[in-house]
Amino acid sequence: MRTLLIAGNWKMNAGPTEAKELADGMVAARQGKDDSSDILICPPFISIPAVAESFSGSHLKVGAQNVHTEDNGAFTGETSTSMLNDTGCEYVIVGHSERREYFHEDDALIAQKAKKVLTDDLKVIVCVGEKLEDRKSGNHENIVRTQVKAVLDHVDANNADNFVIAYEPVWAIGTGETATPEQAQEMHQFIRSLLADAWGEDEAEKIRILYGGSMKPANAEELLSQTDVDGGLIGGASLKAESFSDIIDIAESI
Ligand SMILES: O=C(CO)COP(=O)(O)O
Repeated sequence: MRTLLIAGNWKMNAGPTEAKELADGMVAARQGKDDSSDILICPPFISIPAVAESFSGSHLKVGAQNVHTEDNGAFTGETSTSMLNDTGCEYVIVGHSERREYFHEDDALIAQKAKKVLTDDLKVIVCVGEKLEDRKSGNHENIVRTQVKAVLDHVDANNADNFVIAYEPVWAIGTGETATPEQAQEMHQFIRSLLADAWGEDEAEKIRILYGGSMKPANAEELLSQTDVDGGLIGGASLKAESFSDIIDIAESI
């Protein structure tokens, strides 16, 4: 049985002051609840310490939205895994579609980042997902296969415990449009089959595959109750303590 992971990706929202308030609200909302799911928030880099402070002593965890592949040096504007470890981060998202699209990150770089995260004892959430035209032309599985395999070629099976995949169809991100539960289950099952091909059935069964793309309290139950949907990577709805907490309640009830 896989432990569900309910993760918030705040993207470029909430500087330290706002982040602290929002994180305090989440801690208050989960106080006294015996959550069995893992709960994670990934704020902008600059707000990670504020959120970590707010979460200390609670069961909520903090992560990052991106990372560089080097330890330190002349890489203006970048942040390394050792810096993230220093702030108490436990997870790092890599390969989000916004980074692929706006920052021209390709599969090779994303694989390098994933490898670096795992080497430095952090957990990685690798994002994959097709664009609308790929879905419409029926090419969605080919796109996702290429994205997943690019990373698996560089990561060993013994990292399975620290490895998470997030399936985020690009056409469902921030659009209010969600994959149907059937579309999500079909793709998650396909991704698990790719993991099984690379690492064997036993390891593949352990790996959490999150769904992301307009997940909110109103649709979380039907998505999270799919066999191969092991949590959510939530954008907009993670920017309100109440709606994020409502999604956690739904996860806990499944
Ligand atoms: O991109 C996402 C999470 O990484 C999803 O964002 P939304 O939940 O706002 O659609």
